[in-house]
Amino acid sequence: MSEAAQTLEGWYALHDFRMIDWSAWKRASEADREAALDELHSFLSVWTGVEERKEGSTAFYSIVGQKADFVFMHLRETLEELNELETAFNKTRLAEYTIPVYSYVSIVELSNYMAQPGTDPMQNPEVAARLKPALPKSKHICFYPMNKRREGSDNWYMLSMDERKTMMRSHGMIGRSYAGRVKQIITGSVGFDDWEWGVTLFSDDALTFKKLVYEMRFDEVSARYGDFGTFYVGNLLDGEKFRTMLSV
Ligand code: VOV
Repeated sequence: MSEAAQTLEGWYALHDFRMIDWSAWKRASEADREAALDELHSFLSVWTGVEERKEGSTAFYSIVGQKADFVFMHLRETLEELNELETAFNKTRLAEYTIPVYSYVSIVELSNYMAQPGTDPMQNPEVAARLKPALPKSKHICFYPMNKRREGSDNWYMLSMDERKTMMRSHGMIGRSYAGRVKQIITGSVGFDDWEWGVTLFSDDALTFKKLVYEMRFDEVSARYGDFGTFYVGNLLDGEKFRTMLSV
């Protein structure tokens, strides 16, 4: 049996993708639409408070294309909190005009492939900050789920720790060359959702997602062992931008 990688976990994550029911929204009265948007505003300020108290973080982005219209990415201390959050939103007026189209449950994860032997990573403030991150307010988001392949001679889970470490080092080097341009949040979802990881990228330049993901495709760990799900890409929202987006 190969040695399992050790993982460190931080906040639980829920990516909640919604579509707008435009016909219902247009049929609603002006007063109902206003009430729905006001209620969303109060949710957004509650979530800002959570972030200020460092008890979690929420990202709010539109999604381009027909897969969804917007996404909330919530990070919280427990799975119960995520559940409460989701249910509270489902009870809002705005939720009556949305259709849930996709969700992803995972937890912020760091693995020990790059760890310095003999050190306690939890004593490293950088590690602690990466496990419980304030999500960036970058202009763009990109999300997709992925697996490491387990097929015939291309089985990631049968490789030795050393082989995996070598490949992850090369992966990390490519990633690092995008430092300052892309922020990645890797969330583990084995046992939680249909894929093994969620990849969430943030950048002020959407084209950087394409460049980074393409460059990684040529790197062995992605070229040989990466299997990918559906990609979602979009633009930063806030209460005001959402109001504009929904104005009819
Ligand atoms: C800014 C880009 C960037 C950077 C710097 C970066 C670095 C690193 C490091 C140093 C490490 C290992 C230690 C840790 O931190 O866990 C990882 C780990 C991981 N990555 Fe990564 N990654 C990036 C970006 C990045 C992307 C774009 C993808 C998607 C791959 C693609 O082809 O589309 C990805 C995937 C992953 C995964 C699934 C893991 C966990 C693998 C496992 O088997 O456990 N990642 N990653």
